[in-house]
Amino acid sequence: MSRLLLPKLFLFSRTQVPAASLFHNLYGRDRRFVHWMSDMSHDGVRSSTTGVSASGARTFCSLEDLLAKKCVPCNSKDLRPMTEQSAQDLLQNVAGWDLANENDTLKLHRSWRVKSFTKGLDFFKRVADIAESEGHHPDLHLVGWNNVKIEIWTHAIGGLTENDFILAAKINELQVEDLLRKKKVAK
Ligand SMILES: C[C@H](O)[C@H](O)[C@H]1CNC2=NC(N)=NC(=O)C2=N1
Repeated sequence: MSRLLLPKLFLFSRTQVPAASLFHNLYGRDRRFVHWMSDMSHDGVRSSTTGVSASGARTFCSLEDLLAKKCVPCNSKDLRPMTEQSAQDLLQNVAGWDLANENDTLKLHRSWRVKSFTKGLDFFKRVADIAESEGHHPDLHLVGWNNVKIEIWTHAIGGLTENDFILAAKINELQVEDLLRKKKVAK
């Protein structure tokens, strides 16, 4: 290699290292963040992996999509609560959950009847493990010793985001039959 070329190669490699590491940060390690920012529609629904629309008008997101997704941190200033229409659309994917409107704040609600008070606490522990791994947390209520009630909404923005549906879908996947009170069969 010629003596003239060597210093140029050295310079080239020194300038390329920071550029390569920046690229890695944006598109490698932090790819989820970049993807989320570009993916978030105006009403808090990330476009589905199979579907259309990042426009906020309508998003098709199946149960499989919700289960495959992970909750994202809800500290972006751009994050807005989803519309009631989007919430109604996504609600179809989370069996057993209802939409509630409390003082213009949309929330998801679901209740279960458990066998005992301590089984209620076991129920919460199973939910808590999912919540911790998702970094998104429901409001847990154990009412009248055996009624487990769960509310999910995004506190940071005062309404619903896709995170809430991801969490509801994952709670629905929990095995909790052993904790639930069996319905009496009418004779
Ligand atoms: C930064 C992080 O996203 C927030 O602290 C999370 C934690 N878990 C949360 N859970 C819920 N349900 N709403 C929130 O706004 C929320 N904020």
